[in-house]
Amino acid sequence: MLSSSWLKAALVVDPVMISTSGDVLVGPSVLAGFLEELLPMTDIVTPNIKEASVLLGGVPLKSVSDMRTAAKLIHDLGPRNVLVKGGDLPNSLDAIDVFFDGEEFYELCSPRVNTRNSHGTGCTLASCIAAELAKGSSMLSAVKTAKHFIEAALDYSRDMTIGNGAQGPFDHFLALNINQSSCRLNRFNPNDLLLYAVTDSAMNRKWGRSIAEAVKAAVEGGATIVQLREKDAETRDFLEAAKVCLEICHSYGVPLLINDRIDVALACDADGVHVGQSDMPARLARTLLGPEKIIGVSCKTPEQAHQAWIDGADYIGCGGVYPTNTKANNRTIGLEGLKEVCLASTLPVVAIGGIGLSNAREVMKLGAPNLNGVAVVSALFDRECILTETRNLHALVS
Ligand SMILES: Cc1ncc(COP(=O)(O)OP(=O)(O)O)c(N)n1
Ligand SMILES: Cc1ncsc1CCOP(=O)(O)O
Repeated sequence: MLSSSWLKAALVVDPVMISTSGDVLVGPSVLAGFLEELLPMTDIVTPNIKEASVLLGGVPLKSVSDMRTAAKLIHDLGPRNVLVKGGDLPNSLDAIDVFFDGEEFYELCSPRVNTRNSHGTGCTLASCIAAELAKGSSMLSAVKTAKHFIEAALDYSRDMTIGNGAQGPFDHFLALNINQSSCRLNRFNPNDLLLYAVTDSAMNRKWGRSIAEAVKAAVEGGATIVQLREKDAETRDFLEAAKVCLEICHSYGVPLLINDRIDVALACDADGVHVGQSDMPARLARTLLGPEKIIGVSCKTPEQAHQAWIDGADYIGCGGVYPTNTKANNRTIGLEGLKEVCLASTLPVVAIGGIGLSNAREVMKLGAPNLNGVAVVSALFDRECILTETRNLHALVS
C-alpha cells in the first residue's frame, strides 16, 4: 500500500508497510516490487523505524545512530532523499527523524506528543511534503514544514475523542480552528517576502539613526521581513544591535535575517541569513545553521536558482532588477532577467535592486510565478521618514 503524489515531478512515497497500530500491511511480492521498481524513481521515501527495518531485510533500529545508517543504506537503494521517522524509537523523549539527501544528515527533533490520536500520521506527513514541494519548497524545507504541521496537529488533537477505535486520527483541519499566531505551523512562510526591508549602515549614519531605530520604524510601517546588512559594523556592535533588533522584530511577528555573517546569526539566534554568490556557500550555511533557520541566496540566473534549491535554501533574492547606487558593480538584469529566474526557480523569489514607490507595482504586476515580494534598501532607509515610506510601499505591494 502506498501513499504517493506526483507534483512538480516529485514522487513522495510513504511505505505503508506497518501501520501505526503495528499491523503488517504488505507481503513479500509487494516488498520486492517496492525495492526494485518504486524506490529507484522516488524523490523521497519516508519509512518509520519498523518499515526501514523491513526495507533493509530485518535489521533492528535501536538508536539515532542506527537510523542514520539505515537512511544511508536505503538511499543506496535509489531514492534521492530518505526520511527515517523515529517517532517509535524506544527510550527517546523526543521524536527524532533523520533526513539524508545523499550528502548531509539532518536530525529533525520535536517533542514527543503523547496522544492516542496518531493514526495516519505517516500518510499525512508524506502528503504534506508533496504539497510543500508543489508550492516550491526545497526538499529539506518541505520536510521541516511537514514535521512542524504534524507536531502542531498532534498537539492540537491530543485530547480529542475521534471515532471509537483504540487510536483515532488527528484533526486535519486545525488551521481553520486555531488562532494561527498561537501556533506557528510554518517555519518559513514565503508570504513574509512581501515587503523585505534590508538595512544599510551608511544610510543610518547619514540620517543619524541607530540600526534599532531604523528597524523599528520599518516593522511599524509594515515590513514583513528584515535583513541586517551592516557591511562596516564592528562584530561586537553588530551582535548587540542584532539582539535588540531581534526583540523588536519578534514583537511584531517579523523574522530577522543577517546578511553574510553566519557567526552573528548563530550568536544572536536570528531567524536566518542571506548569502550571496561569493559568500559562505548555502549548503555549508545550512550545515552550520541546521534545518530550522531561514536561508536566502542571491541569484541572477536560472542555474544559480537551481543550485540554491539543491543546497537547501528557502528563498532567493533576484536582481538588481533596476540600476542601484546601493551596491557597487552590480549587474542589472531587468524585469526580463527577473522573470526568467522566477520561471526557473522552485523556490520563492524576492526581487531586489532599485525598487521603490515609483516601480514596485510594475515589479509585482509582472505576475511571475514564485515572485513573492520586493526587497528594498534606499527607498526605505535613505529617506527622512522610514515609517511613512514603508507604509506607502506596503500599500502599493499588498
Ligand atoms: C533579499 C536580498 N537579495 C539579494 C541580496 C544581495 O546579497 P549579496 O549578493 O550577498 O550582496 P550584499 O548584500 O552582501 O552586498 C541581499 N542582500 N538581500
Ligand atoms: C543588496 C543588493 N543586491 C542586489 S541589488 C542590491 C541593492 C538594493 O538596494 P536598493 O534597494 O537601494 O536599490
